[in-house]
Amino acid sequence: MELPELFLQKMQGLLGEEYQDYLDSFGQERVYGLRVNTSKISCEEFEKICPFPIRPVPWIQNGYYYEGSAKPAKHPYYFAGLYYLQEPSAMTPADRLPVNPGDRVLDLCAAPGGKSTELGVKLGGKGVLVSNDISNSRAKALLKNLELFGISNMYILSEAPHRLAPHFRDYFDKILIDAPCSGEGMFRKEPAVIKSWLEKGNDFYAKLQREILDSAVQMLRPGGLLLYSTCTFSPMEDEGSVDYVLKKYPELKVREVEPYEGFCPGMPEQVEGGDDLLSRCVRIFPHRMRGEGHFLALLEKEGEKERPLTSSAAGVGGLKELPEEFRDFAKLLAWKPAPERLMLRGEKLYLLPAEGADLSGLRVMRSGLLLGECKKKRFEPSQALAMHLDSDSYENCISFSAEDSRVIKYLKGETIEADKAASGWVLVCVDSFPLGFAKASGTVLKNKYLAGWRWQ
Ligand SMILES: C[S@@+](CC[C@H](N)C(=O)[O-])C[C@H]1O[C@@H](n2cnc3c(N)ncnc32)[C@H](O)[C@@H]1O
Repeated sequence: MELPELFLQKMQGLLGEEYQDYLDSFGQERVYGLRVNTSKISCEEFEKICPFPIRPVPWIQNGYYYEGSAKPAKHPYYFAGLYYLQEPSAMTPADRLPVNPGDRVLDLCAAPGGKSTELGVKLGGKGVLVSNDISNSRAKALLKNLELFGISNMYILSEAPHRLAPHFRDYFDKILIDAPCSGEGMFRKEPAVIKSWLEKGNDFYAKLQREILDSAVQMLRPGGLLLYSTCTFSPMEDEGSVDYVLKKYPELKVREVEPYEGFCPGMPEQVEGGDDLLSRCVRIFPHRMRGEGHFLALLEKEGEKERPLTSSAAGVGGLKELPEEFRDFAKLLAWKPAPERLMLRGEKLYLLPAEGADLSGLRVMRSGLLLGECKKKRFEPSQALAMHLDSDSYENCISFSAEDSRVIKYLKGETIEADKAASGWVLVCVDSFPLGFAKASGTVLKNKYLAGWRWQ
């Protein structure tokens, strides 16, 4: 791999004696990681059932390495949303942003959802996740991944950050900015990134990052935490962008990140007039840890810690009773959706987060959980609902073992045969983890798995 000369010069200046170790890391094989969806399965259980060898990522509780020869995206457990494939260093930002159930969380540059899926899990169904990406096509992948993980208390948006700010002033408890960047930390994993580095350069991204940070600061409540991350080594985009907000907003302070022995401190000396506390930032280098290059900074907005009660407006769905078409189906659910949290848009029925939000004029990809469609006198449950349920929360489940050939047939969209006769909407599971719905008639299970999600 040929690395640009200018980049190498900068790395030499940054790393000094360690420069050669960094260059040597290009001769080592890249590492592969997955992160367990702990809202569906504990790490302990996952370690028991995982069909290929895994080893823990030492600084991430639910992170694991797997061998490059394993095919984790070609296993039914992947389709059941039990894990997300993610490079280990990239697991760090969502892990080190302390999110608690009930928080209002914004993921501003979220697609395809590597961090949002974890933030959603940390919320445990309480509070709200607003997950945004400026790119509409990438936001579609974000929607799929959040649905696959079974997250329901969310709004998915596709907007420029400055358009969100007036809707959410001082609103969020936690914000994650996994910023667009020049990607220097990914040169080993994805050499194609070098081309865009050559075309755009660090200045282009530094300007964009500062604009995004400006909008985010307006949306962070006093007392709230903002985690800024990149996958580049460029001091201009890393400590430089953080220093920019520290100087512009004196109410922001850099906080310590939960440590790990392989983390390197931030480098204030790389930024002209850089605040000493920039050393609290974290740098991840591939010659120091088994992962690619990353940077993170945790910022706190000081001030009155009281939390505003509502967003700029609480626009909830507000039905008075369950729609007639949905009533029989709802009897099969162990939980009862509150009518005031239901929203009917055309035939589509949504369960909105308890926390309302005024999203008027914004490009909204999803509000809450799509429960299904109210057709003429009948209800058709959605794929998202299947992924949100577990086998204890729905009465009519049929589970196959992962080795049963009917599982892959089901995932391919084929009609399958059950061992026992059933009727109505059946939740098809693999080892008790839901995959999707089927319509049963006797032992025949007519396939209702979402066409766009099928096993290829
Ligand atoms: C590093 S990627 C995010 C990866 C994501 N957080 C994950 O873990 O899967 C940066 C994202 O920022 C988005 N982006 C680029 N410019 C943006 C802007 N001005 N505002 C918000 N998002 C932007 C890109 O579309 C891209 O998806």
